[in-house]
Amino acid sequence: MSASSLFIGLMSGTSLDGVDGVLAHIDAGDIRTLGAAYLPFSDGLRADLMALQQPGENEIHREALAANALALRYAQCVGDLLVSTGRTAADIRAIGAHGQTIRHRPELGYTRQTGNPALLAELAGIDVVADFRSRDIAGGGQGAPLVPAFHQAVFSDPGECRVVANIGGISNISVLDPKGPVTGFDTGPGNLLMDGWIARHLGNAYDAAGAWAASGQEIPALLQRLCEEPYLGLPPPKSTGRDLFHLEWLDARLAGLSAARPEDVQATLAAFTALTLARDIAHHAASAKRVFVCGGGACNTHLMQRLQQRLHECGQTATVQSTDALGVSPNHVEGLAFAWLAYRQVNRLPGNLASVTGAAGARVLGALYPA
Ligand SMILES: Nc1ncnc2c1ncn2[C@@H]1O[C@H](COP(=O)(O)OP(=O)(O)OP(=O)(O)O)[C@@H](O)[C@H]1O
Ligand SMILES: CC(=O)N[C@H]1[C@@H]2OC[C@@H](O2)[C@@H](O)[C@@H]1O[C@H](C)C(=O)O
Repeated sequence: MSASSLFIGLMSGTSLDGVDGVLAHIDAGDIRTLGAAYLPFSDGLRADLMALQQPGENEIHREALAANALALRYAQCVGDLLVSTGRTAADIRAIGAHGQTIRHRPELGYTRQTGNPALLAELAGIDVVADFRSRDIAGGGQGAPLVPAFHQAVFSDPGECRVVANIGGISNISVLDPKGPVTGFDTGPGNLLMDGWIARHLGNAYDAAGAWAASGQEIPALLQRLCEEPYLGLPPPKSTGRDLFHLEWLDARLAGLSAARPEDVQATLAAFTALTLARDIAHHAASAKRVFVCGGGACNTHLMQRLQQRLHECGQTATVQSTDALGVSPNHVEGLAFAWLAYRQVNRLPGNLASVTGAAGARVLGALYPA
């Protein structure tokens, strides 16, 4: 196996839980996971990154310090991957490091993923590719979602229309229809409102298997208010994040419903994630027979059941499975995608799909920080 075919992908997404790392063998015809690692953020780093999601005092300085701390965490994840796979830094062609999104404003022409890739290159002794989204935005695109191109490369089938649904902090879908160009967009919240709500009421980081949501009853009036969010009715291309969806957004819609039991609100948030996904799948992928879920939401049994139920209510007969059914663990998909995007960058191949992001054309994504 050639050393130049080994790539590491590092993803820390909108859930702000930690970093997912994947070490993979990638060349033109072969994309294979060789190892994976997950490192949670310390409470301090998580709090610092969370605070940077909103404008605040002295944020340039705070961002620089958080970027350094994140680079250290990324480097630890790389170290864990090398040890667990028996590789050394010299074996790895490049790292694709997503960084942490702290602002995403494509309508204003910018997005920011913090993380100090220069420090990561220094610490890891491996070429680092970072800042994957800016070039797509410079080309008039949304800069997100980027994973549909990767989903096409690994999950598409010439004989079947498939949907890949990533349920992370935010949810996004890829429609892989052999009869047309790949499409995809962010559908709205994934887990981030449920995470925030259970943290506020029970102090848990997330609702394990959706058990708390399953103990509650959906509140139709609240669900309707949540569904009135204008973003949901916008046509693609579109992308979103914590800039729009956060607990204050939820609080504004809870006004006048203060008697609602917390578990009923959680049930409604799960219903909201499932319903928005189901509506978009039914509308944009009517002929899909299977929906493959990745991201942490695949571990939420209650949410997966609600998604299946809502799809049927929307007249969609597709069955819901995790990407395990296609041979890739749902927890590895995004890390593997950023390893693949690094492979594309060092080979000067485009990483975006204009049909998804709305960019003027195909672009080589990311900036290279040599080891
Ligand atoms: N066992 C579980 N039960 C329920 N939910 C889970 C479980 N494990 C993980 N999750 C959910 O998945 C989330 C993490 O998912 P993931 O790592 O895919 O998000 P992310 O990559 O940060 O987000 P994004 O894709 O939006 O960038 C957790 O915050 C939690 O809500
Ligand atoms: C700006 C940003 O970080 N967007 C993320 C986020 O998390 C999920 C969804 O919103 C998606 O658009 C994107 O991440 C994945 C990896 C993507 O670009 O495809």
